[in-house]
Amino acid sequence: MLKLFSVFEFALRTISKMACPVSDQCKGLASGGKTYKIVMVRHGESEWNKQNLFCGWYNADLSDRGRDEAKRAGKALKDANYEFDLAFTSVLKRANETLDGILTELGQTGIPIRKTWRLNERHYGGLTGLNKVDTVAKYGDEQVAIWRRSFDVPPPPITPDNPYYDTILQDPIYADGPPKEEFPMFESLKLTIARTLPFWNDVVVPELKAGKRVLIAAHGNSLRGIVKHLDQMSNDDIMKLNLPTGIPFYYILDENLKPVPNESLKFLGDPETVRKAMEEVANQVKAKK
Ligand SMILES: O=C(O)[C@@H](COP(=O)(O)O)OP(=O)(O)O
Repeated sequence: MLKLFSVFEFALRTISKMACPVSDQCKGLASGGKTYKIVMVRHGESEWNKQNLFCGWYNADLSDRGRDEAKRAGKALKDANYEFDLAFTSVLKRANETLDGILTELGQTGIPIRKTWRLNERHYGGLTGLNKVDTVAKYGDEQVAIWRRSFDVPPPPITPDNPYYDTILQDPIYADGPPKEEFPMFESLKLTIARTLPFWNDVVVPELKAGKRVLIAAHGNSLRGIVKHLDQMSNDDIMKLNLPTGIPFYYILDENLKPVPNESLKFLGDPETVRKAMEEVANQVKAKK
């Protein structure tokens, strides 16, 4: 039976690590070795987040609140004097528009941007387009918690009778990949990590090592995959992590690309706001009273 976890306890543990929000003022890097900083952000609220629908590879727009969150993320980065040399994002417009909003606010829209399906949200398979609360009513909390947060149990596959099957499969945003024969019909977090990590290792890491200041705007689950990898989180621990929309976080990595102690998953936001935003994501499956 799935062990119920305390989202609040986990959020508090994460927030308690948020001691140093301003890049250049971080202490504790006195190890002498080379360090690399990277900033990541989950896109702002999408229209489908707002309607509480499983979205995955469907190309939903940002909501007004999502656009506002992007602006606020840009402002937080600007206030902390962040500058970037390049940015990576998925091929989905909710992440692309968030990145644009951030860079506009920063006055850095001219930097190179690379889009890749490898940073996409995990493919939510047959759940795509279903309301999260209705899905709990139909299948129960435990099953939906497994589908949303387990490491290796995928959702059921998307089938041609799903109203979004053709829309997704024929979307021109996938013209450059994945190849048709590898096009996913569902993804667990494990499968998501399997296609995200090669991009991290082969493309992002060399840029970091070349001294580039990198920003990634992506999704709840593609970023959970990167966080799991960087923090070497167990399959159980990653289940407890709900990334909030539109709140940037950073890592400082040592020369072996391991997080410097106390410099992982640091949010640029006040702890209470971050805690509430994480709680909101966790509670998407609960009916509003
Ligand atoms: O696909 C989706 O519904 C959400 C994540 O949903 P949960 O895994 O949090 O249910 O992805 P995002 O909004 O980050 O693109």
